[in-house]
Amino acid sequence: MGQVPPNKSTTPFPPSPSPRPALSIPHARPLVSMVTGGGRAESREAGGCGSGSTSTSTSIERSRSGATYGVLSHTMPSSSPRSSPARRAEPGPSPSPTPSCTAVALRSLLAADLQASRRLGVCAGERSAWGSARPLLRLLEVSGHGVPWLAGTLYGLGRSESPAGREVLLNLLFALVLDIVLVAVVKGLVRRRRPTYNKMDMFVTISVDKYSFPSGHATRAAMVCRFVLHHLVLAIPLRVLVVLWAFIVGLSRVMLGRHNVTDVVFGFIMGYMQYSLVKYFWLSPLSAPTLFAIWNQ
Ligand SMILES: CC(C)=CCC/C(C)=C/CC/C(C)=C/CC/C(C)=C/COP(=O)(O)O
Repeated sequence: MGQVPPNKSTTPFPPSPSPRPALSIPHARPLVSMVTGGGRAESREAGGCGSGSTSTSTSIERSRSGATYGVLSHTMPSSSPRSSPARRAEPGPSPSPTPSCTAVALRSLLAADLQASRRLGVCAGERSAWGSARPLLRLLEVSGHGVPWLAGTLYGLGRSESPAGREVLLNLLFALVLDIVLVAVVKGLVRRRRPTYNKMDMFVTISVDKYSFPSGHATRAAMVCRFVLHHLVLAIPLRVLVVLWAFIVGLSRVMLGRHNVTDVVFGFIMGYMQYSLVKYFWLSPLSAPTLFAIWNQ
């Protein structure tokens, strides 16, 4: 028995869940139980990652509730002396390689991610546990959206009379556009679907926004947060508020059911690094004289 591919996607993420398990193996249990400590037997049976004595067939499975992905593992001897000739003559695919430790770790992370995200998605619908808080979280969604940030920056640019203020706003505009482009590229490459329980009632989206990795709100919030802290002189309570806002925007993505936790965590990291890019390519009258000459005309 060879490896049963969990899906045909070349991306590291599983596709939207099918109502039935990908593979039914009587003695297999989801990896989630291994993660939570309930699957010592399975773990041992699978020979552990990287051991080569057995060939292990692994498949990612979603539970019927759709809440978790686990890994089904079962083993077969790679060359058994007790095999009957008829059995030996059976044609079959070549033994699948034992999954690497990285693959096992990644699958465990994904399983834990899906489980945690489902639990945190308490505002995913009006009837969810915290459904009444959904309108408030949707307001937060707008506060971290690209359209108000772009519109506000353009408005500020039009009104600004100081060259220093214009320079900062021009760079913020560049940062916001860069963010939309980079997030679209990564979403298009990774193509991770949004959680199935997400209601597609999002405020203004573009085509790649059907994908969820990384969270565009998280990248924007982290990048804008760093940008504001570097370029605005703010009292400490306001600085704390800015950081809190960024964090809550990210958390609200999971609570609304828009994203899994890893989308948001990666989004924060990506947004943080995006600001470093903006700082590196900072537009100034020295680095981009033509742009500023046109602008100041
Ligand atoms: C406002 C002005 C002057 C121009 C707007 C131009 C425009 C339509 C830009 C696109 C902005 C946009 C739709 C960004 C995407 C924001 C979004 C829905 C991100 C997805 O976030 P996620 O956290 O769900 O990944």
